[in-house]
Amino acid sequence: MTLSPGPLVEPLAELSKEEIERYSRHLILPEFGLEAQKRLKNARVLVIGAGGLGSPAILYLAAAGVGTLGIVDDDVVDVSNLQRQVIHGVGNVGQTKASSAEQSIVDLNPHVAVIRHEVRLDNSNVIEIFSGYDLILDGTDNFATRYLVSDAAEILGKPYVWGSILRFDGQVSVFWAEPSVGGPSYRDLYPEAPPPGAVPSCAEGGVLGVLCAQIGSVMVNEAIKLITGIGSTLLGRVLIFNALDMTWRELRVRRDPSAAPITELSDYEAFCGLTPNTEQEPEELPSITAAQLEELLKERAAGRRDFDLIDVREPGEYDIVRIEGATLMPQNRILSGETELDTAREMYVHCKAGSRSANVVRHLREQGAGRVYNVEGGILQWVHDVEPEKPVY
Ligand SMILES: Nc1ncnc2c1ncn2[C@@H]1O[C@H](COP(=O)(O)OP(=O)(O)OP(=O)(O)O)[C@@H](O)[C@H]1O
Repeated sequence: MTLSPGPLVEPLAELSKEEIERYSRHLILPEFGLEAQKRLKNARVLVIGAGGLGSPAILYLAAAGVGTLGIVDDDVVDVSNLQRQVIHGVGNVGQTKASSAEQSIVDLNPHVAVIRHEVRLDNSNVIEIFSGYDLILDGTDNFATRYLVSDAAEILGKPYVWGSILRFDGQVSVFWAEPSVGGPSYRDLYPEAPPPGAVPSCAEGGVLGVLCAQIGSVMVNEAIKLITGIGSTLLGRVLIFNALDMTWRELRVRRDPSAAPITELSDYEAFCGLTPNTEQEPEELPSITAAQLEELLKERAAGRRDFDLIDVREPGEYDIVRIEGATLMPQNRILSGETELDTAREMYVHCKAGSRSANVVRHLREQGAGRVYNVEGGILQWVHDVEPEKPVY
């Protein structure tokens, strides 16, 4: 593997007087100088995801003077994003993330040309979008997109920087599966996608906001080195960060010599186990709506009904918002058998959005419970339909 494959971008651009003053702290770095800054100005960098990782990454790429920044994101800014997606502000809630990010870039550095791709990156557009850029940064939050990015970058022979965060942990690396470079791809690190639901999203598992800055800034550090050719990159190495212990570990990752080169895109939803099996009958899970639950709770309060309402979320979630009269019993304790329930009772089970409670209902029915029901849409639906004055998360 060529660990220092040389600068990605030629120093063709010229800097104006204003740009020389703006970037002067870069220019006086002996390893950097005017030439590296001109390479940055001539660079076209694509960031996928203007979310947790994309936010600091885009800000630092723009501040550093990357000439053209593409942003792919099909989402809009939500108030729960502001805890970590620092490129967006209160006034941007409801706006597309790509246009909100563009506003911040223009404010920070008007020398950057911004290209918005307000689409879901998928098989139909990935090759065309990637073709317009020298380097890609993947700051997305799902496995199907990560394998798509990896394969498209390999097909086009392009390098990319990948980062991922969850709770207090982060990972970051550089992939470049171009034969003349010989670097690994994401598939060399993770040949198989985890089973659906095995790795929670940040929305399910939480994330320390500042972790985005720690991993996102390393991603930009790598991008700058790849573009300019200075230093040595994370190609062939993965950094694994833990924010609680404040440790950075390093893993080696090599190209699997027996791996067939990727020459075409495939079905990433299916690869990640996300496509429903159309051969199977759709599962009929006994369920009730939030409005039905409201009626049942009234009946129970009037003494006309006797049942248990079980909240299978985690204690931290229960502290944020709860349905009066629900008993907290986290999913994992029920599934592991640590919490035993009386399967003869009538039970209604809810979680945040309905998927953990569905697991518990299935489990209890397998254990012989005949009167156990899922509350569709979980507490999010309950707040929406029944108690809109309560907070959601
Ligand atoms: N295939 C894709 N095409 C376009 N954008 C994508 C794709 N996959 C993920 N993203 C974007 O990547 C970003 C990832 O950011 P992040 O992990 O912080 O998630 P989030 O969805 O904003 O937050 P939360 O899950 O907490 O609501 C999101 O803005 C999401 O829209």
